[in-house]
Amino acid sequence: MAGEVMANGTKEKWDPALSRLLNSLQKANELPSSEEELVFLSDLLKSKELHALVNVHNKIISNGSSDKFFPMLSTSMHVMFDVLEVLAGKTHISEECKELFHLLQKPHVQGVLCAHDAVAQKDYYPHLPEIPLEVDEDEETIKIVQLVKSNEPLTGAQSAEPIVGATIKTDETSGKIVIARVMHGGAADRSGLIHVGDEVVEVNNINVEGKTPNDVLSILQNSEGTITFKLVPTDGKTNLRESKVRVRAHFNYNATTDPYIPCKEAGLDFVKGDVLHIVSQDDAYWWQARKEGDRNMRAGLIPSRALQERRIIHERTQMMKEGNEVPGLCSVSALPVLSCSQFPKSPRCASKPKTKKIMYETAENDDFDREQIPTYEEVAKLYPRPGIYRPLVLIGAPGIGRNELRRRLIDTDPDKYKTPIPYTSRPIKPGEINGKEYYFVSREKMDEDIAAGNFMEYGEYKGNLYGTSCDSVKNLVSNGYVCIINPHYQALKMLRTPQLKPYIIYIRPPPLDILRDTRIAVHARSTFDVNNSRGFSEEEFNDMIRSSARIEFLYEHLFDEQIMNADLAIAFSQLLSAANRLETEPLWVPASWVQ
Ligand SMILES: Nc1ncnc2c1ncn2[C@@H]1O[C@H](COP(=O)(O)OP(=O)(O)OP(=O)(O)O)[C@@H](O)[C@H]1O
Repeated sequence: MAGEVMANGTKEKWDPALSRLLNSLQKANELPSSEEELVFLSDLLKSKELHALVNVHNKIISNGSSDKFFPMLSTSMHVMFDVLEVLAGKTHISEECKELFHLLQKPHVQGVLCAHDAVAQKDYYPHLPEIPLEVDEDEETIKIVQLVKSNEPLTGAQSAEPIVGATIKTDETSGKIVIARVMHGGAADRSGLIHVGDEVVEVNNINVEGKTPNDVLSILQNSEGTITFKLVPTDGKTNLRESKVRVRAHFNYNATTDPYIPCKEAGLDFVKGDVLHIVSQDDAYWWQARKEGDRNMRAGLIPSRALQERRIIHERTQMMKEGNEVPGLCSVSALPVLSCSQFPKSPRCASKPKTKKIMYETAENDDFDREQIPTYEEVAKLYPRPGIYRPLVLIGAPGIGRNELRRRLIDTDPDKYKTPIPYTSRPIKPGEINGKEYYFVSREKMDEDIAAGNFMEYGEYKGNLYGTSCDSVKNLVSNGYVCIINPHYQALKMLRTPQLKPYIIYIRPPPLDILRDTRIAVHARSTFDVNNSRGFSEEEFNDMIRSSARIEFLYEHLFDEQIMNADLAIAFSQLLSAANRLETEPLWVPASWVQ
């Protein structure tokens, strides 16, 4: 049956190698295999699917060796991402830019490019495990590694001298000097020859048996140029493959002031809000990371999530034991009347006098909002989607200027920026139109919807309920508007969902004197006054600062951006750029939103 077999009744040209295998299998009765195994193998070799796969494979191989087809490049995926970055800020230039930008994000286009790269890189050969060499058990393998001395760390537990991008320690059981950690991207890692657990036998021909890590460090310190290590490789090879995890840091970190870091020179400093690429989580306490976008190849040490959580809990317990106030957790009495928030007006009724409503009756007890201890949040990039805009959410202390900023943004383009129309159980007045300034509904219906959790915020004023529903935000988004809202900060918990993907901007107060001066200069009206008939009092300015401190403590980890509202024109221009950025740039969001 040379080269031909019957498959499903059709006579097809069969791959000769497959046919030979099948032939030899039929002659293999003497093999010590069960009937069942032989039938299975024979069926597999005859199957159409395998035949098709082998054909595709053969075609790729034969085309790959022909001069007619050769790849122009083997990293088209990288090029595509570069093009996307460039296009992201330029989609407004022309329709073609916009179309290309959206086309390149389509999964099938990306799939084709990915397959192209795999073929170009000849990444279709099966990866078989290496065949173990016969090793004489008594013979110890030694490897000799030469590295050029640089300013990268190789340190012991105590002192530190930057040398090759690895740390050493004394192994607790054997007492030998071993490699404790290899920094991603450092010289040791790049050499591919030094692994965690390798035993250091000699450094520059000096035997290190019985020496301490510090002794080894002084040998290194005194050597110039090339350093030669004689190492006994560890049995279990550690996998130094880079992870792809990106996180946003919710705390500041400074390695030089951290008494516990095993090697200060290897530490990576960062501040709140930085996005970090976590390249290794092999160590339960010390992760290795690079700052996103940082071209520095070597990774640095940062505390792991578990370690940082422990530290924060420890710090808080200490503070409480010492009778100190933990910021934001014990200061309820110091707050301004949190339950007082001006009810969100529709922009169309901006000229009406403001009304004070009681919102969030539970607001004074928001100490439990900080359910988890914010350390790192896993993030991923979200590309702007045509016609679907993330809602803009302005958060801040009462009176800080959120209504003013929202109103100004809507005024720039009322057909684009919209704020949801609130609901009320108040009876409709003559001249009012349902759905214009309010949706008028019965008290029973509103009670029901509040109980069902359909309102992101609500409150009662003079016996009537007022509230903004989550659905009205969703409707604006799905109708292609940029929804802008300035809810009470407690609404963040309901709003920050993968469905709504809000962009949260915190409106921060300037220092007290500037807050006071800027407001007095323009005779700003106090939002704490029911009639809006007077300026802010000194106590109210103080309340704004106190309330802001509390909001920051409780919710800072949820803010995408902060704008200080000192000079109104500057604050507004920052808001406008944020709104434009949202439409054009890929931005970091919780990783779960893009999965
Ligand atoms: N940067 C600023 N400089 C001067 N006045 C300002 C500034 N920002 C806001 N104001 C004024 O302060 C007053 C209160 O602002 P606004 O009504 O926007 O506060 P709010 O944050 O919406 O308050 P609330 O949440 O209590 O409703 C308004 O008269 C507004 O014009």
